Amino acid sequence: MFARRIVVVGTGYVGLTTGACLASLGHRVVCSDVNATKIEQLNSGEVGIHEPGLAELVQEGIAAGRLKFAVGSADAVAEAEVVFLCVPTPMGSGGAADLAAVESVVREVREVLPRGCVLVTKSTVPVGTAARLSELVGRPDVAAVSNPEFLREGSAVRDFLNPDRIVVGSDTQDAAERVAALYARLGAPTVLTDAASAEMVKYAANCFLATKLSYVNAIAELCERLGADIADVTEGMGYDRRIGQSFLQPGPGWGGSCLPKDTAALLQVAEAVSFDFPMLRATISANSHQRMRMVAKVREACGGSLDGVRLGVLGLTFKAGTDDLRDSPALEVARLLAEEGADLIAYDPGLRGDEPGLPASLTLVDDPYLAAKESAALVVLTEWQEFRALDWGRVAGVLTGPVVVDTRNHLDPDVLRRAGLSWRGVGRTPVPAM
Ligand SMILES: NC(=O)c1ccc[n+]([C@@H]2O[C@H](COP(=O)([O-])OP(=O)(O)OC[C@H]3O[C@@H](n4cnc5c(N)ncnc54)[C@H](O)[C@@H]3O)[C@@H](O)[C@H]2O)c1
Ligand SMILES: O=c1ccn([C@@H]2O[C@H](COP(=O)(O)OP(=O)(O)O[C@H]3O[C@H](CO)[C@@H](O)[C@H](O)[C@H]3O)[C@@H](O)[C@H]2O)c(=O)[nH]1
Repeated sequence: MFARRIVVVGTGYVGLTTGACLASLGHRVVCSDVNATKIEQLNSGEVGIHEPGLAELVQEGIAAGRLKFAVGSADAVAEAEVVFLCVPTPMGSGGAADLAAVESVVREVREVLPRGCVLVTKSTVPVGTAARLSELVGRPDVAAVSNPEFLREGSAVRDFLNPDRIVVGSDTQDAAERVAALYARLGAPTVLTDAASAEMVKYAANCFLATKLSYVNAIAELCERLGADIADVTEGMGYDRRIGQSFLQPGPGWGGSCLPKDTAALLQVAEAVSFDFPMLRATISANSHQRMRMVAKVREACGGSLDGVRLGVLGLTFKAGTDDLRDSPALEVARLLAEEGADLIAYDPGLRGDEPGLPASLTLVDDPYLAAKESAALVVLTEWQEFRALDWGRVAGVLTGPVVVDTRNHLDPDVLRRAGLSWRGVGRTPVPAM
């Protein structure tokens, strides 16, 4: 294997994982960022995000001399053979992906990229972006390549090093092959395409996953109305290998930093080419409905009104195993509960307590029993493993109302029943207290 000189621009979940993992594969990597404080911390081996194994890989990379960090990108790219763009592409106006950060990096580096360098977008970008960036760079010796990333937060390192597939697309095949070769040691199936198809794979995959979840959440609602049990239904569906067991867990709706913005962006792209996409619109609107439905469940469990009601909340991050609150359905449900007048006492093992943007009527505590104390009901919004192991007898002792609303079907209703608590989940028959 040839070790390559690589620059990764952006040191967030994707960029830092990419940089540290590529260094662990033997490449020489410089990770650059506009955030000087972040770079200072990284230089001393400190990783500010919660990703299992990432801090260790960063420290190993630094110690081996294969991983370095830099503020700004122009100097960093001076000797690069491959430059990965891993900067944010947030939801912009009308739902479109905002490419300002991507374009600003390209403007910053275009004149200083070494001859024959490959410019790779790992950020999620709309179809046509590689072609647009090629024009923006304006140099025939620099090829643009799309190499979408499929890692999940909370398992970023594991996903990066054990990918289901690697997708690399370019209108310059030789450049695509050079990028694919960086991953050769992973032995993953590799799909080589043109640039537009690689860009499309990312949106098609994320929107498919979102649609799968909206579908499951709708089936769960139907189960409630018809007296079926969603856990049995998804188990029965999932054994069909064409469906698969994963991504079938109902919840308060799907969220995070990717699925919401990527569904909105594909819808916007479709509209731009006059393609009506009612299926994707329904996927998105079903997700808003799901959040409202969880609020209605809590309201009903509390006797019809939430005004002045104290609620304990377990979990605010968009899923377990991350500290990320971006587009969190849990946080959105908490906001909606607060809007109806509830006072929220929340506990989340992933949060430190200094996170901005929490509702004013929400108090974050560092102990789940404090969240339950004197609350009229306990609402589980994120599926942290440790919630299962709580002393439910102790929880029952401090709650003023014996009700748990479990929007993730995460707890064992039988354990709660024996502890004297009633359980209400999603798509399953409620279980009254013993
Ligand atoms: N988070 C995920 O799970 C995930 C997975 C696959 C793909 N993606 C995509 O990857 C991209 C990055 O996502 P993320 O979650 O890693 O973002 P992030 O917000 O965690 O990190 C982005 C980093 O880029 C830096 N940055 C911003 N502008 C910059 C600039 N002009 N120059 C240098 N650095 C700059 C920021 O300071 C930050 O450190 C997005 O397009 C996203 O859709 C994300
Ligand atoms: O059975 C399930 C699985 C997930 N979720 C929810 O769906 C959302 C997204 O979860 P997940 O996909 O695990 O999170 P991300 O880390 O955002 O990863 C998604 O978005 C990334 C960014 O594009 C992609 O790289 C990944 O492949 C894609 O899974 C979260 O709110 C989860 O709680 C469910 O409700 N039920």
